[in-house]
Amino acid sequence: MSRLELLPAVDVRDGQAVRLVKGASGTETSFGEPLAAALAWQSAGAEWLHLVDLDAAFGTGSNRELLAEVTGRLDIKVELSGGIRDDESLAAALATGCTRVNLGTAALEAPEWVAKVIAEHGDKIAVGLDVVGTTLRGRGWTRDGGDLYEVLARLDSEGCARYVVTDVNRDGTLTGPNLELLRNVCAATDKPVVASGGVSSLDDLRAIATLVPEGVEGSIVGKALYEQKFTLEEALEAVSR
Ligand SMILES: O=C(O)c1ccccc1N[C@@H]1O[C@H](COP(=O)(O)O)[C@@H](O)[C@H]1O
Repeated sequence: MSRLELLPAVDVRDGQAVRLVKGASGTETSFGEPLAAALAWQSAGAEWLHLVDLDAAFGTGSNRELLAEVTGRLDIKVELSGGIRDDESLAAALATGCTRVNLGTAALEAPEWVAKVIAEHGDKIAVGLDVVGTTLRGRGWTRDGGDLYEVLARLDSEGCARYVVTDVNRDGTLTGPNLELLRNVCAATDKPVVASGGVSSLDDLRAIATLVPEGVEGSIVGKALYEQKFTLEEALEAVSR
């Protein structure tokens, strides 16, 4: 059986690595230079980085050059996210050499374009299903964007390769992952699921790892690492068995 992949997160706002609470603009805690954070996770053994342009997601600006620099300096796989909503932003994201991109708002507001890029780029495209209850959220998680299971069925029928499932109300709260949501999404799709939101402890990661047979492939880890609830080395060890 595969082990759970871990994706430390570097979310960038105004050039700084930050963590938000429930994705709300204005709740930022800064953790310094994004490149330093990314290199630290790589040195600690990360195989993946989840790298987010929050300004692009919120529509308040762009950290595109900085994210391209960070991606270019890493040897590990990068999942790039935030503000990838059209041909131009997708081309720029893919040109960084990232392993895959994660689309959020576009999957809700530009379904035809998303179907096209899924057909063109296959598993280089993941879709972020960012939910409150079973309602999807877009535009920096500020706007409702439809029903989770309806959108999932549509994306599945278009061949979407992978989903990044975030419980918005758990994100940045250290209150534990929404295992029921993950189970329900895995039951609704055969495609791999990356869990996001709420991880606070090694036991949370072990609990997510029990869902690998159901289809959970990985877990994003953010605040718990930055607030030193555990080290990345400990997390990798915890999910290695
Ligand atoms: O990661 C966050 O904390 C976050 C908070 C608020 C909005 C977005 C956030 N993250 C990532 O951005 C994409 C969505 O970006 P877009 O809608 O495609 O522009 C989302 O899936 C998260 O990966």
